Amino acid sequence: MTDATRAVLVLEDGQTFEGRAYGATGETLGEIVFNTGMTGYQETLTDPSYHKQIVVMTAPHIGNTGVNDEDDESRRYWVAGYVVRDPARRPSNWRAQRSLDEDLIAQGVVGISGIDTRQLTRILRTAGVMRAGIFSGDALASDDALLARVRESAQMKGAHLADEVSVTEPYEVPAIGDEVAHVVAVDLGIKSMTPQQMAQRGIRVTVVPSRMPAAEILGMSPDGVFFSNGPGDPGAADATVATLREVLDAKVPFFGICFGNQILGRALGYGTYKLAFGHRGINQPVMDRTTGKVEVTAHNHGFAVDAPLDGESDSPAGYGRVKVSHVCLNDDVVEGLECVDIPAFSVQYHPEAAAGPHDASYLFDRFLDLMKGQHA
Ligand SMILES: NC(=O)CC[C@H](N)C(=O)O
Repeated sequence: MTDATRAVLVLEDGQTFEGRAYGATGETLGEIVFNTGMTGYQETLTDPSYHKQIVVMTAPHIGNTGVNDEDDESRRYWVAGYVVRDPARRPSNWRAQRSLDEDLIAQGVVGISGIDTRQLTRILRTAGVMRAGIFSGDALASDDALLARVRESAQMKGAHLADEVSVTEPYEVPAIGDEVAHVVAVDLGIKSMTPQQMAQRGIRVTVVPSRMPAAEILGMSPDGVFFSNGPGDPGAADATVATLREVLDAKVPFFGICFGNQILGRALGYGTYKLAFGHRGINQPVMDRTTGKVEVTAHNHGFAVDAPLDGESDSPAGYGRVKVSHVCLNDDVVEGLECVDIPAFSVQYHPEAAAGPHDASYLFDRFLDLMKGQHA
């Protein structure tokens, strides 16, 4: 391989992988994580929760269906880097408008291909996720120099990132058909399918910046408030937790997804912790403990809420009784919270399902019911 096509992936623990430059060339640093989705790479690349993460795709062949203008989950690609085994040489799909390579280059995403992603995933599953770097072109240097670059890069633990991905100005997503409710959705890294799912149920959604004060949110007199998914460590999001407490105090119905679930957990007084390698994929089994039904669900989280699994516990922050409503059947991680005494609930996974199965879309109906119940 010539230096023009050579790329190196360096893990924080000193292991290196040789591959080919894929997408943009240069240097990128981030937390390396694996995603097990067999489909949905476009949704993954545009999910703001992947900000500052290098994503390894365990599906060996990536790019087959190209990219189109409809499947983006946000306004740009967010992944810090992209690791694949075997990129498609040409896309083949009636919806394809461009090749993935073209988009990765246009969006400046530094990637590497030709990597044994199975071996790499087994390393991350055993050792846990860690910092890493992809280097190609002018960024290539001695192994020691590259490892030093990785080891001086930022950790995900303690990272406050939601403000970096959030919009700076509010925007509206109109209800489809008759408007039955109005929700203020706080954009901590929101995916576009989320307001879309609400709009389909007649909800008008005002998406607002992550830093909007509670008084301004409540000043819009919404029927409900929503906190989105997003990147970073929920343990570093004190201001967002404080905002949510004011919303809960006002007894406005609340729904949160992923980061929003972690923020609700913290607002209720529980801790959050970092998982060894997290959940990222589109076929994770979750049990709804109210109905006993198992859903196959989309996930992207590296942190989780630490709340008592069984029965009802008293919110340490004084918000009454709380139930862990959903649990992951792979590892018993908390996947949902439901308040008994205030109108608030949340899930750690992705009912908006982009990419992923639609098993959990009933949660948007539950949010609507909660809002209607408040009016009854
Ligand atoms: N998708 C998300 O909202 C992720 C939440 C958080 N950044 C985590 O990794 O757990």
